[in-house]
Amino acid sequence: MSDASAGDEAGVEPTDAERTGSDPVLSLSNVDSGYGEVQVLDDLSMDLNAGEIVCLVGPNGAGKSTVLKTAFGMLTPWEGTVEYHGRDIGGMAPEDIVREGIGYVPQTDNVFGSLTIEENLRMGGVARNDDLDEVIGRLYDRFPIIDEKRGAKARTLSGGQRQVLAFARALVMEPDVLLIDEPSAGLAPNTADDVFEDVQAVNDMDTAILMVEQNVTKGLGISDWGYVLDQGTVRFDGTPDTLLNDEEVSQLYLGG
Ligand SMILES: Nc1ncnc2c1ncn2[C@@H]1O[C@H](COP(=O)(O)OP(=O)(O)OP(=O)(O)O)[C@@H](O)[C@H]1O
Repeated sequence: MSDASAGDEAGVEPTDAERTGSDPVLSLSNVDSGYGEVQVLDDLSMDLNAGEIVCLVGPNGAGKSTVLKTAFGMLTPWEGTVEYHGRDIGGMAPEDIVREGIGYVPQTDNVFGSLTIEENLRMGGVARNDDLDEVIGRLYDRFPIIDEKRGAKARTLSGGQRQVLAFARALVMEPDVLLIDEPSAGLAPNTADDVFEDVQAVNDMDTAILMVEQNVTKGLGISDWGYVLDQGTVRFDGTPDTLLNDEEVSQLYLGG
């Protein structure tokens, strides 16, 4: 585990030999970002490597969701870079970022309740001009729960089913990176377990995942690497086991 707070200005380089892969698909380097005049991210650096699930954890207000919004172009970095496959995409419009290959599943309002499942998926593919039926067919095969209900209004789905639809909607563009904000928020424990399995199923479709999660044990439990954020910057990063077993990290940031 690297203690980023004690590290050098370069932030969190993937120096730990335990990290799987070394091919970053998404890198934030020394990023400052925020809302209006309010700075939230402060010299934040992190990587998502090909094939990984990476989990961002930390206290309320640490800036976790702000990382995803900055990576997805909803906020323009004030300083630093956001690179996708080595190309600077900082501040690019979200609709262009989607075309580049990054999807985003926000925490709330992530499906259109008044549209059917099928319509939600077709909306997710408006920027595609080929193979839409084939791609949606593959998603129905992968997630039978939405296949069974394709003509139903999305508002009739349970919380867990909605989350699956939100993932599938983002996957219509076949992203190689998916940003997911608190997939288990508001779900009963059993349902949350199912949703974490679905996150792994998405990852199995060759999609690297950068996920924010309040449920630290479960979020880190399915992840390859974790970053602990506080006050807009990375305090620690490491393997999930290392973070969960570190007394200081656990006491200070992970609720003991
Ligand atoms: N749209 C906004 N306008 C102004 N400030 C905002 C906005 N959204 C978030 N903030 C502020 O930015 C800071 C970081 O918020 P963010 O949602 O990124 O934190 P978080 O780590 O995801 O926290 P939580 O776990 O509570 O969602 C907080 O102080 C929050 O009040």
